[in-house]
Amino acid sequence: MSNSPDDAAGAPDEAHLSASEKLLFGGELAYDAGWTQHNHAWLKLSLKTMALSLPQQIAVAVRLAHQADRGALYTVAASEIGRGVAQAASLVMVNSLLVELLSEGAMEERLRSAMPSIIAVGLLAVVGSVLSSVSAAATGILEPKTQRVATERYLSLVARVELEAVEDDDFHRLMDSAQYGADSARRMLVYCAAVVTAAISLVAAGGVLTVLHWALLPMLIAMAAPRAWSALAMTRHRYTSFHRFIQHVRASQLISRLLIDQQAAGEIRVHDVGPFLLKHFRGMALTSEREQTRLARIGVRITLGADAAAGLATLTTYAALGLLLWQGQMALAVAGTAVFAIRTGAASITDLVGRVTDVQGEALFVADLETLCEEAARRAIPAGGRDLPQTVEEIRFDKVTFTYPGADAPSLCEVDLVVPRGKTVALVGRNGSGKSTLVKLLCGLRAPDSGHVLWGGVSTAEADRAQVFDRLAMVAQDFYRWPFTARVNIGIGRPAAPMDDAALAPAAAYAGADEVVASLPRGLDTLLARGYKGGHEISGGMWQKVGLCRARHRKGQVLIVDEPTSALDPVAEQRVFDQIHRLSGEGQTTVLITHRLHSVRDADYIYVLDQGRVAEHGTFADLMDPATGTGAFRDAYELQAAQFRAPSPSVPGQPGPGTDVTGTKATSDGAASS
Ligand SMILES: Nc1ncnc2c1ncn2[C@@H]1O[C@H](COP(=O)(O)OP(=O)(O)OP(=O)(O)O)[C@@H](O)[C@H]1O
Repeated sequence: MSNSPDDAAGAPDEAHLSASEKLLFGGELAYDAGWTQHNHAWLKLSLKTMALSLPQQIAVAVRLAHQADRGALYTVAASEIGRGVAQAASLVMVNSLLVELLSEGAMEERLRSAMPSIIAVGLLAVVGSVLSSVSAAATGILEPKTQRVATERYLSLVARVELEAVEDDDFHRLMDSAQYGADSARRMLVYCAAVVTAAISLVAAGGVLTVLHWALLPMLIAMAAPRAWSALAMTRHRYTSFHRFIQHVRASQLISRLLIDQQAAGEIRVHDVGPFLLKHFRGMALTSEREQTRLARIGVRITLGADAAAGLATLTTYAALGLLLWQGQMALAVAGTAVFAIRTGAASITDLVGRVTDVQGEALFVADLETLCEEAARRAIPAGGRDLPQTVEEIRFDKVTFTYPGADAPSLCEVDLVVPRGKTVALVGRNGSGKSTLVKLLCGLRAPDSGHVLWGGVSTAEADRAQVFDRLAMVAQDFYRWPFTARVNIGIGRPAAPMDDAALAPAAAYAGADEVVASLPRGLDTLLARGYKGGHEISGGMWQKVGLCRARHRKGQVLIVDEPTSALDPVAEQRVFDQIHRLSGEGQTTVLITHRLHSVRDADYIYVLDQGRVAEHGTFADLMDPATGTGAFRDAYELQAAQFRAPSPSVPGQPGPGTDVTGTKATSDGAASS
């Protein structure tokens, strides 16, 4: 058996991998998640580190509980301290009870003089039970409140962080790990209460034993130490095993899910994949079984060893007590109290070790929660800033350069661009040319490394970002499909406004979302989430209509539409573009990103991006005119138009469908898709 934590934690441990895992996953199937870092951290903790960090960890849980419900926290603390004191007093009373009972004289007389101690012991037992119930009730109140306070705290902080933090893998890992922190804080409270009781009880037993005879305290430690060690060792082994075992469980669960997966069903049958997967499922299940057998064997060895050592220590202790009695160095009553105190103390030590281990396990996650909150506060979008002018006449990019963290090359380089109020500006360019990145900077979701994004002369780096967001309505390429009703999916464009039918009707008529709603079984109240009762799935094109409708409902001064029609049929697509251009006539400022070059004919201005730079810009006429355009846009446009006109891509001599300068391909209906 290995006792080395490093060894026990095991870097990917080849010996424990099944052949199935090696074949199917190329190694162990481990999550790339934040909490997995604790596998090693916990096991590397020495007893000293555990003891030193304990007060700090308890302080975190207590602080959260204090915020949640001060009264309940004080009640738990008072009752747990009261319980410990009652146990201590009970030990003292047992001593005087035994002294009275074992003294010289008639039994009746001895009983009478012992009566106050008997009553006191009884009363203390009642007080202990009552305090235990009070503590349990107060903990029951405190637990959910603490969890809520901890959850609300981190969620509210995380919801305000910069987009850069959300897209940062390290921050993501921290979020992933910290989400368990609220649950851990809740459990930690119960464990902390148990630690307090066990500690007071232990101090009481130790104190009583020291008073009775100096040699009894070391004897107590000798008796309890093996059991405490075995509790700790077993907890560590179980923890290590859990993480080793969970890899196999996860792998076999994945296989069982695949066997009943809808998408895989056809291939499983046609290619006869079923028996192959079942064979490997069995391989992994057998590995899990072996791991559990190994753990059971370790458990037997540890328990046997600890019990033997504890038994020997007990024998020595009682022999020593007998010797002290025999030599007249200890009265019988004192020996009786000593036995009682030793038993109480031994139980307290085992309890204390178990609960401290529990606290430590949970504390790692609570510490993550704390780190996340600090990190989220540090990376929050600053509140306040410079006011934007009442009317923003233009949004201007002034020599803007931006590189994503960790990227080798900039995604935007020295970009100059103007979006005048009430105009439609189209952004076109190949895949990866920087269009979506430009929009993120325009929205203030990212800050330029150099240069400025100016809203009416105010840089987004200094502006009150809430005011920037307030003026924006956006349908991003990957706009969110909320797993809520159609009503909320539209109304969430303006979450604070009413979401009744009348409020949503004008926006619903936009882009044909009203037709989508009419086709739903419960209209606006249809749940747009598959897998739930009453949940309904709509097509990608229908979702796009809902997304456009949501942006319309927001009534932002600047509308940003990123590939708004990629999933729409030709009729719906034409309708959307017509509406976008009509909006421009109504004074709406629009930034349109699209690969459908025919749809930007009516845009007031077109910017062609290439590798993060503005390759050319101008009106449609400018860009198409060989005298003014560089040809970048014109060539792409001609290519799309030619594909549209081509009778058949297979006709010899005709240009077949291929990738053009905008990174698009012609589809059978003539529309280009990325
Ligand atoms: N979050 C990110 N982290 C790192 N690099 C990114 C990130 N998002 C985009 N990029 C990179 O920035 C460059 C520009 O990407 P962007 O999404 O802005 O292009 P695009 O013109 O919108 O492309 P598409 O037409 O395919 O939507 C690409 O090289 C892309 O790989």
